Amino acid sequence: MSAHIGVTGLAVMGANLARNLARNGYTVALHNRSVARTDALLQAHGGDGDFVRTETLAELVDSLERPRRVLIMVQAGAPVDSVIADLVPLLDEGDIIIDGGNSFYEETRRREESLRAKNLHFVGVGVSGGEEGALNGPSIMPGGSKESYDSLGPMLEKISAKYNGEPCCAWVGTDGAGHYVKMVHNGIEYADMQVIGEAFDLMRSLAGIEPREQAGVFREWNTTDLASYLIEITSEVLEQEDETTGRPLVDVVVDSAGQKGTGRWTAISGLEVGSPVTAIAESVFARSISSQRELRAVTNATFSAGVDETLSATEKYGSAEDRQDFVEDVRKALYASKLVAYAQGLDMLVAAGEEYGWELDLKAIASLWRAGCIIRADLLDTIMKAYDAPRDQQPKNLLLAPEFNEAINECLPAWRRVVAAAATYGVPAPVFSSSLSYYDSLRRERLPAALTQGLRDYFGAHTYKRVDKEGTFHTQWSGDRSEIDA
Ligand SMILES: NC(=O)C1=CN([C@@H]2O[C@H](COP(=O)(O)OP(=O)(O)OC[C@H]3O[C@@H](n4cnc5c(N)ncnc54)[C@H](OP(=O)(O)O)[C@@H]3O)[C@@H](O)[C@H]2O)C=CC1
Ligand SMILES: O=C(CO)[C@H](O)[C@H](O)COP(=O)(O)O
Repeated sequence: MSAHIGVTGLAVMGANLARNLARNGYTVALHNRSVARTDALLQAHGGDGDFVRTETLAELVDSLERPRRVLIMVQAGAPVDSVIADLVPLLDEGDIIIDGGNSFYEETRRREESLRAKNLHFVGVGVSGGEEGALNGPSIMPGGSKESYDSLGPMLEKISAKYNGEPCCAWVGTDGAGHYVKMVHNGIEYADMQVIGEAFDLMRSLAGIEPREQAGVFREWNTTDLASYLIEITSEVLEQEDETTGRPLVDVVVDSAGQKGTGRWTAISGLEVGSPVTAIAESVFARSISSQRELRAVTNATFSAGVDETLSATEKYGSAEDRQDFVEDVRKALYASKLVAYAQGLDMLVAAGEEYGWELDLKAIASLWRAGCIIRADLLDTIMKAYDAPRDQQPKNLLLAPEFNEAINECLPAWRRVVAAAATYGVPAPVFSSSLSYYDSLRRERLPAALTQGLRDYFGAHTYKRVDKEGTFHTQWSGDRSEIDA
């Protein structure tokens, strides 16, 4: 029996994707560097469908129908290159290597170019949804050649998540486009989680609402325009009790957030393509600060907040009613900041599309994120509607779409109050506040960048433009300070 597809790398994601493929009627050849993982999968879930057990990559390749499709699900980075190097001599023209891990898009571009020269297809595929999504239907963002999608697309669409019956899988663009879109998805995921964390911290620190009670608040919020997977699971994490101590789990977990790289890459790429992804970058930095535990131990004992930190929640917010108002303010600040994160992520997709020659369709990308992935949220339907127009008629920024502009206006007073309260009482809210600054920066008619230009011209003769005439100018700062054409 020839297998339809081979999967190499059977850890969390590979094993569950293999099972998903098998459950959908495909015969799946299995391979893992250490055979024990292959056998463990077969023993536990061999009944899911038709599997072919293999011990070597040569056996894996031999078991496949043509064109061969090999899905690599190993750790991102050097292991992917190593598996590709082992696979290439075993494959023939037209065969397809698929990398479904979180690979860096520049590496995907390099790998695609080098394999294209060998007449092999290389498809970088963004997969989101974690363990559960991989098994029951992830959001899938494939790149690579359009031709390879003709062969691969039906299979990927079949195993993907469905939203109102539509697959959350579509070809997004050539070479590294799939991994780029997944990277931006993860950047938004970082910001989304950070704003949830900021809301939690503010409600606890300023209004005295403890984790178990907050679980109810988040559950309630999940019935509003914030409805999303991350809000839903926040209530579950917050109500989880630690078995050993009986305390909320969130109080016994070390407050250092890990990161595997995709958020950092998003921030770096934002800088490279000139797209100000401040919410995403601040979220990455927030994880970095959280990991500076030694420094934090010293500064915690040394730095003062400059305010009376012994004030109780009641002293800060008065009556329970005031605290209810504060909770509603925080909800609005969270929603507005979340919109900024999406707006920035989508903006950077446009900038990257221009940089790398990808025709990224924002409406289609929003549709892929509606189910199966970590950032799935009700608001993605509205985002799709906002981009339901030819490119030249689409809003230049998500926040300009009438429905979101209105929503931001509705949230603004609350957003400002929350950022002010955070600053007043010394609670860090880097994404709430930087998102508000981003909004205000876009909104302002004049920015202090004019002064920056003046300073650059003063110390480095970097020149400037004028608002009232064409040309490039320089003031002779060290001479008579007259202006000359530069
Ligand atoms: N976990 C998640 O929720 C998500 C993960 N991803 C991405 O999917 C990919 C797979 O993730 P995950 O399933 O968590 O697995 P891991 O990233 O933990 O990788 C483990 C797998 O890689 C294999 N491996 C490591 N080094 C090599 C090597 N040099 N040669 C061959 N095989 C090697 C391991 O084999 P062995 O068993 O022999 O050690 C094992 O099968 C990663 O890129 C990850 O970032 C994407 C979305 C969600
Ligand atoms: O891709 C994912 C979800 O979409 C993975 O879970 C990824 O590991 C998340 O990133 P990080 O580990 O840096 O938080």
